[in-house]
Amino acid sequence: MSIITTTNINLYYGDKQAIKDINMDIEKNEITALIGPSGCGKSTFLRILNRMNDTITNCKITGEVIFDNINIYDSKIDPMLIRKKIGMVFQKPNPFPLSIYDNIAYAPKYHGKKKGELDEIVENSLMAAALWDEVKDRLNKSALSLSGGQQQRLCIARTIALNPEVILMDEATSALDPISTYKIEDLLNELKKTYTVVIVTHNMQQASRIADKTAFFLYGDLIEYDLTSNIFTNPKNKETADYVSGYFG
Ligand SMILES: Nc1ncnc2c1ncn2[C@@H]1O[C@H](COP(=O)(O)OP(=O)(O)OP(=O)(O)O)[C@@H](O)[C@H]1O
Repeated sequence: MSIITTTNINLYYGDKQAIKDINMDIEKNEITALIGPSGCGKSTFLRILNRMNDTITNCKITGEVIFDNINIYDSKIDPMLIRKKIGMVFQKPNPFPLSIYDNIAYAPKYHGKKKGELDEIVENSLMAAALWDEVKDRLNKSALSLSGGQQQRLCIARTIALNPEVILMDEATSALDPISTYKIEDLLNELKKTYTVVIVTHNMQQASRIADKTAFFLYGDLIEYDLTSNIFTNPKNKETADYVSGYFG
């Protein structure tokens, strides 16, 4: 069952078209990977899915993104609400310069949660992000004292704390060492039981290890979108075949 459907999505930065007429169904409780050479529009497309491009001046989007039976680009929709339901984790871990506890509690507190509820949200979110055991005895210490991999799991926990349905990750392991990367890949395999995950990655092994479906982008076009095993072992398109076998990119 699909959770997000994009219909004829185009995006322009000023005169330059960065995303070209993309129709794509993102399946619920799966990991979808977006791959393609630098500048092909992966991050732009990811940001379309939770209205993150809204903040960019001179950026125009046409088409529809249907999530939970609504078009998230409808003028009546509050983008903040969309970003709560469709959370995002960025390339570089970006914890707030606050305690571990406050990093998680910050947004739920803003949304009106009280102390008892916050304790529960903090514990559950850290457990879900596979970080609880490592930090439960130092929740009041600065988040900046954590390693890069722990900080990234904290950022995932911070997203989970808002009870999203979808988690978008833009090259979220590219700044991490291999062990931290594997931990996050393991974590994503757990998280997809509850959430839907969409990742942008330059790491083809990563896409083939964890993604159920993979989408190959080139110059703003969606060239091929299929089961990950087909994309990597039996692509239909020559450009996909060239890219996954390392001929360009
Ligand atoms: N804020 C912006 N203003 C103008 N052009 C932009 C902006 N962001 C991206 N672009 C352009 O849009 C195109 C797609 O960029 P995007 O970052 O989505 O590609 P990408 O595939 O994610 O690249 P990378 O793998 O290098 O991160 C590129 O040509 C880029 O220069």
